[in-house]
Amino acid sequence: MTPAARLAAAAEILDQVIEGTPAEKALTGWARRSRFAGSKDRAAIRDHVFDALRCRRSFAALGQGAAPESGRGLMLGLLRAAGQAPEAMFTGEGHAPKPLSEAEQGPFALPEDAARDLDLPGWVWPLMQQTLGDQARAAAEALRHRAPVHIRVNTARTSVAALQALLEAEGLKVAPVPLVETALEVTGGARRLQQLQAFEDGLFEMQDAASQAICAAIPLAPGARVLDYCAGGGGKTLALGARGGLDLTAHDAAPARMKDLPARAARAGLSVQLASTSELSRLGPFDLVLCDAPCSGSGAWRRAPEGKWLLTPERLDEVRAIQAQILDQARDLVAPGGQLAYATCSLFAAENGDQADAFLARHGADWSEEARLSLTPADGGDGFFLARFRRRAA
Ligand SMILES: C[S@@+](CC[C@H](N)C(=O)[O-])C[C@H]1O[C@@H](n2cnc3c(N)ncnc32)[C@H](O)[C@@H]1O
Repeated sequence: MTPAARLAAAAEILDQVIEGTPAEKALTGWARRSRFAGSKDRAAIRDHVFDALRCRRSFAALGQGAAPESGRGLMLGLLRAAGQAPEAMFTGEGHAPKPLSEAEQGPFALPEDAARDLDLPGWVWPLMQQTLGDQARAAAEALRHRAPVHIRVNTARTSVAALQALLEAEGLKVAPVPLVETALEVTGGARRLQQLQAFEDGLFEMQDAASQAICAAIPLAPGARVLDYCAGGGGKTLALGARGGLDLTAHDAAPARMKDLPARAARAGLSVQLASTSELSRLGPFDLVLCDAPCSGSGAWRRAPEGKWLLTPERLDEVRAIQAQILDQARDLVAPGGQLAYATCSLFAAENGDQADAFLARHGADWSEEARLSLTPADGGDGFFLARFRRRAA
């Protein structure tokens, strides 16, 4: 496919996303209908679609001014944002998008609008400013760009230096990540990562550096009984387990979300017990209960940019209520003297510090807070929050 044909395909897919189809579904549907497209075409089209979702407001403004949002307008905006004249691609020749109409030629006179320029919904920008203060702009700007590819070195099986050398020998470009010592950033050849024998051999897992840093900030004694209460795919269960010598249990309110965990644990050489909600009180108490709670996902919006536009104030209130409920349920499973770790990948105080303060206000007689950690995308990984509480010994 020509670069112009790829733009036309991305515009078609974005039209479906604007109408409400999830981006992954729209991309898969397009690939099924378009067998002529090779893997490089599909990757380039996917990049266009996700770039447009990260920069949806500014691209729309640059591409079409006040006209109703369209995939075509977003692709015009993408080119203009990169300093390219769209006329060179929008030629109508072959499978290229048709030439620009008079109305599309602009220039568009646009009033200053920080939320639009930072590609955030209008109601979210003040929330981010309130939480992050003078770091808000850098965090919002980071969310407009692609996330780095991070892997977690399975230090139970290899060292960071040995894995780096092995990946470089395979032709990948790899560098350490200052945020956490178990992470490597892959800047070249990342698409091959999961086909490597080293992946099959459990020498590394795909995991954002901030997610690893959150796990690294939880101290655990050898032999500790650990419950990952909101385990999902088990990224944090495995990161904790890599320290070795822990007794690991994973739970999720939606058990199907843990379906890949047994295979991932086997690859990493770990044993993880999967537990249903009704089994937990019998299996407990635990020395650590980690609640990596459902949240707005705002710290990970560069990875999952659709979330930026789907979040509403009502949905935020709903997840806050779920977070408080999870903390109140999980605390009963912690042994006297044990820890409760509350984590989100949110950038909002309402889900982070406010939630931790409210927990202490409800239960401070039995719990003390030992640590808080806040990371934003400007720190190099996703935005993450951790509050670590300790239950008073009986
Ligand atoms: C942020 S994700 C977890 C990601 C996972 N820890 C990881 O590192 O890959 C949150 C998880 O919480 C689960 N969840 C939602 N409500 C829950 C509840 N009331 N109790 C336990 N888990 C819940 C969701 O199904 C989801 O898998």
